[in-house]
Amino acid sequence: MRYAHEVDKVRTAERALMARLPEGTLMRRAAAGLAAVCARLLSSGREVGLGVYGAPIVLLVGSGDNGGDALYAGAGLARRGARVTAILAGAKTHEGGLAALRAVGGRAVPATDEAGAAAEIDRADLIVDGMLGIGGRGGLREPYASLAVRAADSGAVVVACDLPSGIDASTGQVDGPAVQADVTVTFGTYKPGLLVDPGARHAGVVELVDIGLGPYLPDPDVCAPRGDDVAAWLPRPTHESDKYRRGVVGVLAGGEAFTGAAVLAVGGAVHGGAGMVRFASSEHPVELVRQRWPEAVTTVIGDSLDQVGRVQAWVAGPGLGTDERAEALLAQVLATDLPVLVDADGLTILSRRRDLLWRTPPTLLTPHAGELARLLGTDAAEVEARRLEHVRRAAEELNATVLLKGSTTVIAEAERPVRVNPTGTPWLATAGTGDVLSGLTGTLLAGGLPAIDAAAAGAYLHGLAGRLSADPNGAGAAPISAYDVVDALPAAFRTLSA
Ligand SMILES: NC(=O)C1=CN([C@@H]2O[C@H](COP(=O)(O)OP(=O)(O)OC[C@H]3O[C@@H](n4cnc5c(N)ncnc54)[C@H](O)[C@@H]3O)[C@@H](O)[C@H]2O)[C@@H](O)CC1
Ligand SMILES: Nc1ncnc2c1ncn2[C@@H]1O[C@H](COP(=O)(O)OP(=O)(O)O)[C@@H](O)[C@H]1O
Ligand SMILES: [K+]
Repeated sequence: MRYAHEVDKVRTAERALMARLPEGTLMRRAAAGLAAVCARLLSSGREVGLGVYGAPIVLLVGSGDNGGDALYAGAGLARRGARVTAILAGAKTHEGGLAALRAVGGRAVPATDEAGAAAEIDRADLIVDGMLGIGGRGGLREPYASLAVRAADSGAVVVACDLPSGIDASTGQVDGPAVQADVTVTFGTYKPGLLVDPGARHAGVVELVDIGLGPYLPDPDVCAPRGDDVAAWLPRPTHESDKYRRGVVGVLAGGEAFTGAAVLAVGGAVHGGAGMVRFASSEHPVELVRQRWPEAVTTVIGDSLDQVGRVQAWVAGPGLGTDERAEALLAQVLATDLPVLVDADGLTILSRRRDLLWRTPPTLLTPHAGELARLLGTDAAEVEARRLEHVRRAAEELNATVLLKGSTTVIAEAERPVRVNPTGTPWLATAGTGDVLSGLTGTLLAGGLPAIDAAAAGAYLHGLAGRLSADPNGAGAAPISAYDVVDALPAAFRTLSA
């Protein structure tokens, strides 16, 4: 698991640790870690390849300690022969850092010398962004904003110090231009903004440098599971397993208008490891599901679920419609004492029937930004801009575990750190992939996973299946269909059993 803490918690922990150490120790640790990553990038051959000696390096230096880190790291690189120029962009500059750089032959130019600064940036092999760290507030002011744009256009490798300037450390919000980093070297703990879009998109590969903060950090605000976390949660069949013990998932999906959603959700469930999938719907979707998934046990229903047989969890909503019959069926599912995943049309129904959510067993909602906006009475752009805030609010207000889909999928449950999904690809943004996710995740619920683990494991495997189907051998990506994602699920599972 990668753990992330909001700014206030980082500051409190830093204060506690600093009180026990000689002054400047933390900054030296941070700078040493940053310099080591820069040296590795310069020497790797893959990124720049010329080594540290003689390499033209530019430091973009802001007025705070983030600039101090960059200056000390730059001094370390200059000591190894790099040609380091600091562009001083803040109203003041960290004095010790600047003196250290100058002492080993580094140069400094003020950002007010626009032509000089631009020329330095254009000839740099590597740029260290030390403009803003956790002290950044709101959109970048000048000259930071122009420097961020210039750095992005330069072709140099950009390494962000602690976090890319212009992203909000605690939320990932980006307001206007922000540094686009190839690598971010972050200190002590991850920051939520490095894991959640739009901030995460700006961070590139994130490397964590240990500065000894661990013992002083409280519970994280956000965490991102790794493959071994997911592997540990997944149920595996044993010699004692039978189809009932592995978990029977009920899928209530599809109607006369939308049939594909049902076929895809059942596909996600079948390939998600269900002992059995029971599919309940009207005649036409049942016919189609039978043709495509003979494994599923189907029941044609009217407006009651009585004939369906026992299940351990329900998936309700994909293609179900939003009329009175659909509402009555959803109400029946939510009246059971079983875990229920609600998606798509089911969520639209819930936005007018929030009372259905006042139940004790686990409820997992899987909205995209538009559906969540309807549930919360806001608009989708607001949700997209502040995904963490909205997913947390939804979990509190809706008495449910909430998985918010999109460019970074985030999962919230009351009083738990938000889980951020690290897999996925924008190629998943195609109709029907959400239905696959709901079938898959519902199966994990039926297999006995707690809602938050089922959601995190489902999102992880779904994102991996998306990547594997879009770009199976790393040779280049191609468009995928939702069916391709179903087909790639076994390969995604296999990566976790190695
Ligand atoms: N406190 C500590 O113990 C440590 C801090 N470290 C570094 O210190 C950083 C935090 O340093 P600071 O607290 O000095 O804060 P920053 O260096 O992140 O920025 C603070 C300065 O930026 C200005 N500013 C804020 N928002 C702006 C905007 N949108 N546009 C332009 N200017 C803006 C502020 O007025 C202030 O002068 C961390 O991110 C990390 O890099 C590391 O050295 C590790 C140890
Ligand atoms: N920009 C993106 N980057 C990565 N994944 C995305 C992006 N946009 C959407 N997705 C993923 O694609 C899937 C789309 O689901 P959804 O919006 O419910 O579509 P549908 O209802 O058509 O199935 C979700 O898993 C979501 O996380
Ligand atoms: K920075």
